[in-house]
Amino acid sequence: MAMLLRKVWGSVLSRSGSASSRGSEFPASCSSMGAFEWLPTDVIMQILRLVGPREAAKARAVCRAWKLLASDNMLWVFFLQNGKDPWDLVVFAESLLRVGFRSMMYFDQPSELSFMHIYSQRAKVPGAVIIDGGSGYCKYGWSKYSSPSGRCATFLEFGNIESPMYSRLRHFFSTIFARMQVKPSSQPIIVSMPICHSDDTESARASRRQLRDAIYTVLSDLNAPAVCAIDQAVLALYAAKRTSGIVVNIGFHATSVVPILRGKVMRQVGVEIVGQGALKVTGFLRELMHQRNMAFESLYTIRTLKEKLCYVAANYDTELCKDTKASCEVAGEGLFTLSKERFQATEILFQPHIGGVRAMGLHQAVALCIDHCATAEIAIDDGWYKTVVLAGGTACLPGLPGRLENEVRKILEPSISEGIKVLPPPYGADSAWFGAKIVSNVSTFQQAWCLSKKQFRHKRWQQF
Ligand SMILES: Nc1ncnc2c1ncn2[C@@H]1O[C@H](COP(=O)(O)OP(=O)(O)OP(=O)(O)O)[C@@H](O)[C@H]1O
Repeated sequence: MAMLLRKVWGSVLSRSGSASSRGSEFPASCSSMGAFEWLPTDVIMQILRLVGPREAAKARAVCRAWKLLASDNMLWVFFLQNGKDPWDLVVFAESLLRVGFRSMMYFDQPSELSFMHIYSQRAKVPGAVIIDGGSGYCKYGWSKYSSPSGRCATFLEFGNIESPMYSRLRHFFSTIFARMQVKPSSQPIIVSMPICHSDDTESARASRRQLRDAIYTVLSDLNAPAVCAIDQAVLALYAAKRTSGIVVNIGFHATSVVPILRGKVMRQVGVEIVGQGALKVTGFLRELMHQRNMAFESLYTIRTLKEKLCYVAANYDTELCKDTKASCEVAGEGLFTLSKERFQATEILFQPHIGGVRAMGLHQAVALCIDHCATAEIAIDDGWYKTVVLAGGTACLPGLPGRLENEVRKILEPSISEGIKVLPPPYGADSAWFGAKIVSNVSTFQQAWCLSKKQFRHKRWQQF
């Protein structure tokens, strides 16, 4: 640092009239600073930037003037912008998620934030283990890493983890911890809650409570110090840097259309469930390939072809008249060429009957949900439901956001459909995992979002 200061001082001396360029706002209280007293404010700021957050924090002890400068919001914004997390995510998280999900509903404008305080709090947030246990595929990893470190096929390995069965959940969580080579007792755990039992009835509420309790009980028994369980759809919305909107999660077995206002699932408005998801699309592609006598060994081949070649047609009838041939090599199986199957397989999302499924089309479910939100009039801002965020691996299909937006507009009255925007999944199949990552790095994560082991035991004890 001494060398750096000498260098800066040298350049200051060579600046003509540098003393006069000192900001007029510089407080005149550094009487014992010697030559440093003559440093212009912008140069001191530059020094503080160069020495980094740790030294800048120490510099606050020098004198009142340096304390003022080293606490400057712009300086700490600079440090935050140069941190690991993208700045837009930091701003979103610290302005809207700091208060935690219990207070978000009543929280209006963030008060003046001290970025120095936020910086120091974020630096102290411990790493958490994130487990997004999808019904088809589980994604898990460290909150401080840039992506999930592992995935596994939940349905093959663990069966239905949405049932609150203690032994199954314990086996599931223990296996994930073993694969990550972590002790559950070493850090907070953040888990996604599936959108099952979506009604607003007493029995659905009881089932949701039962599943949440089972998750907390298992993790508490495994000695997790703090647990945070958040709805999968809410996490996907956070990944899109929003706290209100409609999340369309094309899941493994089913698709859910979930209205969310300020981080809370609006079950009283209506969550729509469509009984088909990724599995049906894969199954229908397999059927179409059988019809064309295309031979393949495993389901993995179909899944790969679906992910690499399939898309959603902007207009199904027009697409049928086009040449849509495309090929893809599947390791160990050879080269496959698909034509109309590329968009026919995915068309069941909009026209389920072509695949023999009796269900609502995706656009109908979304339009119904939007209509319910519009008539419910539960928020002053009537645009809260006009952002539709797609989630789930299947939502990565090219062409899906545009087609869905067009189809929804065709159904709704212009006054309601005006301004509707369908956004692609912000992080593909990992959207919920990334939403959890944003939450688990918020400066107030443990206090505002987690239930500690002690709090959980106390709560359970009170229930008896
Ligand atoms: N780029 C892609 N294009 C099309 N499909 C994809 C793509 N990426 C992943 N998928 C499909 O997404 C499915 C898995 O989705 P996802 O991981 O969201 O399921 P899940 O989280 O288990 O579902 P649920 O919400 O029911 O828990 C798989 O069938 C996979 O083939």
